[in-house]
Amino acid sequence: MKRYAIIVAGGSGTRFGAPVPKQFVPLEGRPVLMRTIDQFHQAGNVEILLVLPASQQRYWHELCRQHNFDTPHAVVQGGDSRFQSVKNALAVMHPEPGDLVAVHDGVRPLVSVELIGKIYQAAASSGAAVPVTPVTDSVRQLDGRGSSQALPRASLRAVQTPQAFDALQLKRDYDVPCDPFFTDDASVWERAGGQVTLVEGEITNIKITHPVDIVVAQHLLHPHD
Ligand SMILES: Nc1ccn([C@@H]2O[C@H](COP(=O)(O)OP(=O)(O)OP(=O)(O)O)[C@@H](O)[C@H]2O)c(=O)n1
Ligand SMILES: C[C@](O)(CO)[C@H](O)COP(=O)(O)O
Repeated sequence: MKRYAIIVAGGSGTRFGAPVPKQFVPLEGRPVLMRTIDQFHQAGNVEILLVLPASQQRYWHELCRQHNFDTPHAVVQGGDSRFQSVKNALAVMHPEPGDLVAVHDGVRPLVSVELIGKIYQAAASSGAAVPVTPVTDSVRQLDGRGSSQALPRASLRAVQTPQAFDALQLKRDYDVPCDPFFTDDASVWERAGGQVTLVEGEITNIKITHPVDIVVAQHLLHPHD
């Protein structure tokens, strides 16, 4: 059984607003993306595909040279949406029955090796596994006409990556047009009729989205600095 990891880093980081896309912002003195890739490498026995826009690939190779970064990975061309970036990576894979693929946001560098292992393991027995955490804020649903109503928080979960799947099935499931509903891979899997197993995620597995997140990430890694 082969284990693939698709690490998506095809976004432009609009909400982060830095001069360079947030996947290249320094964390512990090197681009965020290098820590993310190394976490999967340390999980062991994983073939890594990194998805990057064509316009950023030369820059990435230059960064790898500068930082002596030689963790094995292949680079795949990014798409216009996260969905399209994942689809591009699935298109270059040739999985066999029983192979697994995990899809992970390149901008979640604090994912632990333990969580990666747990997710592959759960996907091996159930077909699809997704890490979730309890929601800590109260949540309201807007009705689009100026009103809103409180939702029962205890029945909600926040969804993280990595999300892992039977690779052959996920490749088939992605053979559909993009839909704004597809904010992650589990939603594509379920649209095709699949079910997902929920696994306990990690509150430290944050997605670098706004500038404050990189400060939090640095502090989580080095609380005494
Ligand atoms: N066309 C895209 C868009 C997003 N992503 C990746 O999907 C993950 C989650 O997306 P997000 O946090 O929204 O990243 P950005 O699109 O870069 O951010 P923003 O929405 O603020 O522009 C990121 O690792 C991002 O690089 C991708 O591979 N291809
Ligand atoms: C995949 C994801 O990280 C799960 O929480 C999230 O849906 C990505 O959303 P984004 O708007 O592309 O950052």
